[in-house]
Amino acid sequence: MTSLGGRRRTSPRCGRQVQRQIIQSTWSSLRTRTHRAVRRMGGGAKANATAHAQWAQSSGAVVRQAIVDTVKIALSDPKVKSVVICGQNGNFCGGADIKEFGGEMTGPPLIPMIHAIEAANKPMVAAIEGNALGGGLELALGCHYRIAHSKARLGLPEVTLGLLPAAGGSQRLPRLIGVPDALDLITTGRIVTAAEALRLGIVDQVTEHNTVDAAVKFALSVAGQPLDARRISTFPCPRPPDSDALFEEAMRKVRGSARGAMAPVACVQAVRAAATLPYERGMEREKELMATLFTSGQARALQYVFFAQRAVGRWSMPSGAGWDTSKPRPVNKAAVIGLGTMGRGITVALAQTGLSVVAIETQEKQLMEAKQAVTSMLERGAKRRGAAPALDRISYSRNIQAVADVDLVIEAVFEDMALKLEVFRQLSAFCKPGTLLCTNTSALDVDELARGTPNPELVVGMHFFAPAHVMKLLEVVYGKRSSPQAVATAMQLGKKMGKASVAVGNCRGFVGNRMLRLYVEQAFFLLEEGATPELVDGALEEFGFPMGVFRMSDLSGLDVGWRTRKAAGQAQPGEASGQSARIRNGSRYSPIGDLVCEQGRFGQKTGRGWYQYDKPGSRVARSDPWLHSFLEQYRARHGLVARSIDRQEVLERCLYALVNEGFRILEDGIAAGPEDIDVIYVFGYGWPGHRGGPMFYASTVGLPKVLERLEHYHQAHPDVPDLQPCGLLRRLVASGSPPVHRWREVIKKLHSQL
Ligand SMILES: CCCCCCCCCCCCC[C@H](O)CC(=O)SCCNC(=O)CCNC(=O)[C@H](O)C(C)(C)COP(=O)(O)OP(=O)(O)OC[C@H]1O[C@@H](n2cnc3c(N)ncnc32)[C@H](O)[C@@H]1OP(=O)(O)O
Repeated sequence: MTSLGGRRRTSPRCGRQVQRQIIQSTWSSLRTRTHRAVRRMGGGAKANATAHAQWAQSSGAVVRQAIVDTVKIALSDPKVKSVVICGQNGNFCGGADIKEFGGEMTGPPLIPMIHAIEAANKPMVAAIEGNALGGGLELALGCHYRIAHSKARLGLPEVTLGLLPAAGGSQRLPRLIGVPDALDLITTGRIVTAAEALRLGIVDQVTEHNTVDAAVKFALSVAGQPLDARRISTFPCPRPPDSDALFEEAMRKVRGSARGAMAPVACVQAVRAAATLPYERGMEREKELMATLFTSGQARALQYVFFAQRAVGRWSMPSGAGWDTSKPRPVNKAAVIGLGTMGRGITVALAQTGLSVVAIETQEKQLMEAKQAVTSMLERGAKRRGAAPALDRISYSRNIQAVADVDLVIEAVFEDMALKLEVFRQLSAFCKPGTLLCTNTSALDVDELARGTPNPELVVGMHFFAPAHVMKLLEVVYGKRSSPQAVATAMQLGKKMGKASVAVGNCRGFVGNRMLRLYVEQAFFLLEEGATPELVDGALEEFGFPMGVFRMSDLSGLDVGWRTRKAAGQAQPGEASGQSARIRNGSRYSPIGDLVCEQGRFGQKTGRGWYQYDKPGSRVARSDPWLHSFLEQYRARHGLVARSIDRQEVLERCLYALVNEGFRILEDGIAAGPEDIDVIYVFGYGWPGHRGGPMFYASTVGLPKVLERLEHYHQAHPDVPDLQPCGLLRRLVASGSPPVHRWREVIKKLHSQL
């Protein structure tokens, strides 16, 4: 008996041997061992060499080579009856190394490798632990059998990277599980649990025990059996009778949800090829479609977002403290104060993360309403996930003293500084020493709140986005005195909650809302100059936003911004129609939003806003003649002559103003790098991922062009100082417009000179 696997296996029952190729798919940490093992193989490997290999980072080619070599040896060794392919350290394989895509691809190509596995005349069994994603799942689909651990996660997330499963995934999956389910998985990139994979027919068996042992046992049991019926590429693709309608519906859905994104469309086309063409021709189509995506700007943007999401986890503060030097405190129990919309969502998100939560609301009626709402949110979520609702993790109280034993509090009361200060004063009195005090504010000054407590180092902002249990973004706002440990704790909690958590400095609006103000302001100015909400929204939606600025503010409520402007002293009663209506602090101001609010038009909830709705709460926006004549009267009153505005101007004015503020934020050190801003915009503000976030987008437009357009618009509107190009933008252009991943160097240099 010879063994090619690291750990030799023999079946106690039959004593036949199973060959195991270990694909080590955990990323960087095990690379050294990988290389050593591979060198061993390369150096005249004997049949009993261990074949560790890593399929990720820069060694994708190395792993493919190792698989090809080892499979060849296994298939030619008569003593080997079956082969089990597994990963190492609890992971099967996360897919192709995305970084390899940027350069010259070397090593054996994936598709022939998978074909050779499928064509093997010995049973090939995939033992799936951890992740089998993308190319990893495609490899498993090339095997004749798949055994998964109950905690395994499987999926084809290529679409989220602007690609499609192009190692046969788009052709094999529909043949295996049918067109509707394959379309769902491939066009959304949704990852499924082992239980769902079993139900869908992706895997043959799920085990609670050692997956490799289970796979070995299984492989021995099927050794010698015919394999013809196990080769997925030979299956006819089950074609539903109404397949034309099905594909049209799928196309309509992807076009509607990811405006302008190419990959979801290509995914539908590839699955359609699986359903209508013989396998070989389907593979040609898959390749053709992939070739278009592979070099596209959209794929580059989405892959940038993937790495940016990971980069923001390596946060730092201006003091130099950061993720690598700050140890988070353990958080097992948390309290939420204030159970309005945000507080309820935060309570649900915390409970779903597995924490014990004390939910506090001082009024009995509100507390009971909140309890009911939280319960039904948890039940709905649990139903969707097929899990039990985490109801018993939450206790409800009217008494703020219930915070006594919690590790962290998230205050989510009304946006009013005096009220928040009072809550923080009480929290400081009742919490045990060391409890972290977090405020869920979207705009208030975290430093001012911290100053009102005896331990300002324990205060941080946790800016959630509504609905807090759904939205993926969390801004963790550090104040001047927040300790790195407090920031580390909030960041770690955010990560546990599944949020893209970004550490940012304290300033008005933090990062997201500070930039948004400029975008909305330009949209108002455009209305004054002759645009309509329909024109502005049309341009932004064509760009890829799910909703334009006016439809979005109708959804979130026009009164929210109005309240903020009033609090900032910008929108005084009666002022909107007065003489100085269009000037604030010497700069141009548009009171249009204030005037619309004065009419009681708060958007969808009142049935009227920038658009009209059939009834309050209805979602379908229709053009409103009242609004158009209001705009005409407004212009006439202020002596403004409407001019023709095109979509290009709408995009340049709204987006470049926002980007310019992003540069100011980098210059001020409020965000550490462009990735932080881009993650905030993609995950919190609907910026289309295939455009990579505002800062990445600016780099693709070209910084000199952005600078030139800002200069142009600033000249045309000298009363809008925000359009003046930021110094950092000028500096980047002067230093040759380096690619976005090198901006941090320029920013660092800039800060070191200040
Ligand atoms: C003219 C042109 C012709 C074109 C024709 C070309 C044809 C080419 C044929 C190609 C065939 C296609 C093959 C296949 O279909 C394509 C793919 O497989 S694409 C990849 C699909 N996989 C994924 O999307 C999974 C991505 N990864 C994850 O979801 C997660 O990382 C994980 C696997 C679930 C693990 O999560 P965590 O444990 O939380 O760890 P991290 O996420 O923090 O990751 C750790 C570390 O690893 C890096 N990393 C992760 N995945 C990849 C990857 N696929 N490639 C490269 N690097 C990866 C990640 O960035 C982290 O590193 P750090 O950033 O911290 O340095």
